[in-house]
Amino acid sequence: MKTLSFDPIRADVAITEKEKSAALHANALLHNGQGAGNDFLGWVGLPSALGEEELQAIETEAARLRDLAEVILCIGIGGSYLGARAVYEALSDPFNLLHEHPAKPILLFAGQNLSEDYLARLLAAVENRSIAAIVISKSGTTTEPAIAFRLIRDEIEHRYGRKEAARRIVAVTDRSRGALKTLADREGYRTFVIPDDVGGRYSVLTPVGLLPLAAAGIDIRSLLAGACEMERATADGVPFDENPAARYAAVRNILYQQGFMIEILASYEPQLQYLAEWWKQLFGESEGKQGRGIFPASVTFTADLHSMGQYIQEGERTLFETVVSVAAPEHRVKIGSDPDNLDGLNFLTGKRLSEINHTAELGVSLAHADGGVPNLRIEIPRIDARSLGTLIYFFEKACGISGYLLGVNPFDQPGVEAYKKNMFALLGKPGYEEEAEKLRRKL
Ligand SMILES: O=P(O)(O)OC[C@H]1O[C@](O)(CO)[C@@H](O)[C@@H]1O
Repeated sequence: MKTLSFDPIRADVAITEKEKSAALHANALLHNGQGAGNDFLGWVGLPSALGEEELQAIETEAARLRDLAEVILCIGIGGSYLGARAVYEALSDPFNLLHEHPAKPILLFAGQNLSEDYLARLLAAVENRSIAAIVISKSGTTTEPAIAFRLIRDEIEHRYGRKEAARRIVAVTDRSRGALKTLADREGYRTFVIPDDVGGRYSVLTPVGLLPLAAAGIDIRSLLAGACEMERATADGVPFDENPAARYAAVRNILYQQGFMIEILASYEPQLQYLAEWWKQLFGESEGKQGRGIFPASVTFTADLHSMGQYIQEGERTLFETVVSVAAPEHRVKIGSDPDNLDGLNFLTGKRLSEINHTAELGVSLAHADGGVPNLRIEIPRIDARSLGTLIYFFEKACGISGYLLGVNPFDQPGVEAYKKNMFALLGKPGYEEEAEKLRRKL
């Protein structure tokens, strides 16, 4: 059974044979390792390559953390954070905390910002809860998670003592390098490895995403099964018309050539909001370089129809929209009848909310296409672990292909260093004195 389909429903794109073979060639490069950034292709065969032993190690550790803590603090940023958050938010009840018996453990995230108030409130909120931490950083030196970890580690050590802290802290990092690895070895933390050949934004199906998700009770085997299914569907040698990732990549590349510089990922399910955040990093860091690349943006409808809808309908005509559509909801809610009908909604009596939501989706797609916004559509059957695995691998594969079609290395992110250099210089980090002087002259 196919769990994902891609369809450029309302987009004026006739894909030529040349464009089809370019997309297939780009896909082949991901498999034969002859393209740029070929030392970061570990994610391509990852879902099917993940061994039983590693999976069991993750599940055992996850179960141990679940027994130990009511709240697990996940520390990381970018690719070391967004994948886990995307799947966790998609599969969790957003009102969990209001239930009499909330599902536990609760994952809370830190290290994805430098906000003093955020961290102070987080630490205050867990004051009377048993806590554990999963700290995730491939480089082991990223400032935001390193600062959050220093503060959270202090809290854990202060509360439980250093020996017990070593049972409550798990590090996911490089096999041998980086400050986090050194610290983990010194303190005796359990560690999981981020493979050398998997970059942060492609790492959700490694322990980076799998450990926190398993700790939250999410079925990571189904997530991987979905990813495996898409790995097969997009394998090298699959004809263009049957490879949804190649088709999506080809279509977005054609639209980019036509002047559509901004892609809006739209969803009608608020639980997919963080999936869009993950998608934005994936495509933004992979494609936005050398003065090129589609700018990835996102909206959650129908809420954003009442904020961004005006612009999308009538603003600059450089946008195209990719809708992640969910075929069936998990719950049933029907509209009742009202004898007074003061709100005039009796014409909807007996309809399910999902029917209205899907009709809104159709109406929006027609309106936006009429307004000059090409519409692409990705459909998944439901929001479950399997479909999310499928979707994740689909986007990863499409992103790799898109990057090669664009002519960039989709696996580096040199531009991210510029802000770090300035921040370190302004904060007085040793070794940045010359940079600091240059910056001061600009102030
Ligand atoms: O896992 P690390 O090394 O802390 O990096 C976190 C994130 O920072 C970046 O290196 C730059 O934003 C991302 O590519 C990565 O996902």
